[in-house]
Amino acid sequence: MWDRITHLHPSFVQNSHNADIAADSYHNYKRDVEMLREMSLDTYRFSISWPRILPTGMPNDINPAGIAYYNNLINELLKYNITPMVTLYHWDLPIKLFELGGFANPLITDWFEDYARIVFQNFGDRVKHFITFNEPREVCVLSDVMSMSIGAIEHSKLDEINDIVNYLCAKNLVLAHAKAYYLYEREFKPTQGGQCGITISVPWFEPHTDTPEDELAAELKRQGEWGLYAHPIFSSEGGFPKELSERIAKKSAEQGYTRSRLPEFTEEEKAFIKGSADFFGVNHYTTYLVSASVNKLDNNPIPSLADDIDVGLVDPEGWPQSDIGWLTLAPNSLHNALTHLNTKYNSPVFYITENGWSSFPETDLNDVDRVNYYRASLENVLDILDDGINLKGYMAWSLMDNFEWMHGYTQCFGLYHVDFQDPARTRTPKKSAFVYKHIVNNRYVDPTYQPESMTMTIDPGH
Ligand SMILES: C[C@H]1O[C@@H](Oc2ccc([N+](=O)[O-])cc2)[C@H](O)[C@@H](O)[C@H]1O
Repeated sequence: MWDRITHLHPSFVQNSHNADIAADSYHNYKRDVEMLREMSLDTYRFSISWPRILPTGMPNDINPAGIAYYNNLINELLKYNITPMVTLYHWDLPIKLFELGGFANPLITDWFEDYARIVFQNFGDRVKHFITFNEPREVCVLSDVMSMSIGAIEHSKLDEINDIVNYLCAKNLVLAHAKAYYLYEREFKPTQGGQCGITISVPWFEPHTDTPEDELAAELKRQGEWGLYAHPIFSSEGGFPKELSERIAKKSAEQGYTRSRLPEFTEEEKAFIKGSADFFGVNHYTTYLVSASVNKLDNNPIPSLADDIDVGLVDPEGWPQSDIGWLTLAPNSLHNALTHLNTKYNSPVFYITENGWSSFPETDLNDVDRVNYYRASLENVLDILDDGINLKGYMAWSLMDNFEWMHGYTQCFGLYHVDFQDPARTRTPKKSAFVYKHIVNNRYVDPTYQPESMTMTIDPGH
């Protein structure tokens, strides 16, 4: 799908960058594992590309070179006692499935189950942590320019179907997740003994003021942004969040629809989905300030999730801001998000599967802003653990600079710099890699630590 986007719609991506070669982990995976060893890390989260192993999307046509690549990577990780954590869907759909409607087509639940079976069969003897989906919200919300995952449409048509398709995608995606989860539980877990969860993007939504109106606005935003996906799986009652469902049903009726634009789950589906995860993967980057009155969508004529929630976001003052636009360093951000999720969803097992800081392409390896971000975030992690929250792991985003969707190579999240002008895609550690290594290996954030040199070595035993 991303080959289609980058080659047919080059203006969608900054500087018309494409992902044909990207960081070239296909050829550089041994160096990638070496970088993990240099930092003495014990886990690597990466995704399997559905089109790379099933080019048509269907299980009758397996690409042996794709399977071999992931086998090589997994074996290289295990050789050095690094645990692979594998995501099945990180936003790249086989083009045929895109054309058949992608996540708007209810058959996606079967297609995804068939794909999941191939992944479990081929890699589950060695991979013990599977994540079905990365960030359902970003897959489903078309008005977000990053999302292109709903098939049979090119972005000129998005506005016309926004009223229905966000919610249709939410329902189909959550069902697809549950089908893959039970497939694993039924056919693979008894012999392979691993775990299967889902990763949801959970920014913290803070009320702009402490008025009840802003409190409600923040809660509605939480329900619309992550509750739509988390509530059916992790809440005690199951199904979509109640207040939001009622609001969408009421709005739909006012707008002349004969049924709610949010397709509710049947009672059977609700029961099937509830509890369908061994862990809750959290991608957390930032905090937004939510208002019931400021910066709302004025007279928005098009029904949509944004219009259904109908709240505004207020620019924070005094928080450091990253070059990517949506990312700030807010006090206590990760701790606030995890504390809320822990209470709301009955203390599940958590993994923080992404957390990191972006900068405009940097040649200066002295990435002070990223260092500050990781120091603050990892202090939050220690607070979360002190609170007794069942957080089992933390993964930085990202090991290295990479193709950052519609930003192309203009936004860099890496602990390692990648030279995208160099055919070898040489990787070089930034200052943040040294600081990160120091923190995670000492389990202590020393605000004064400075690397003695910018040369990485592998510590004995790694
Ligand atoms: C930088 C990484 O971001 C992840 O996606 C998002 C998107 C939006 C937010 N947000 O808070 O608004 C957070 C994370 C994505 O999973 C990864 O691929 C990178 O793009």
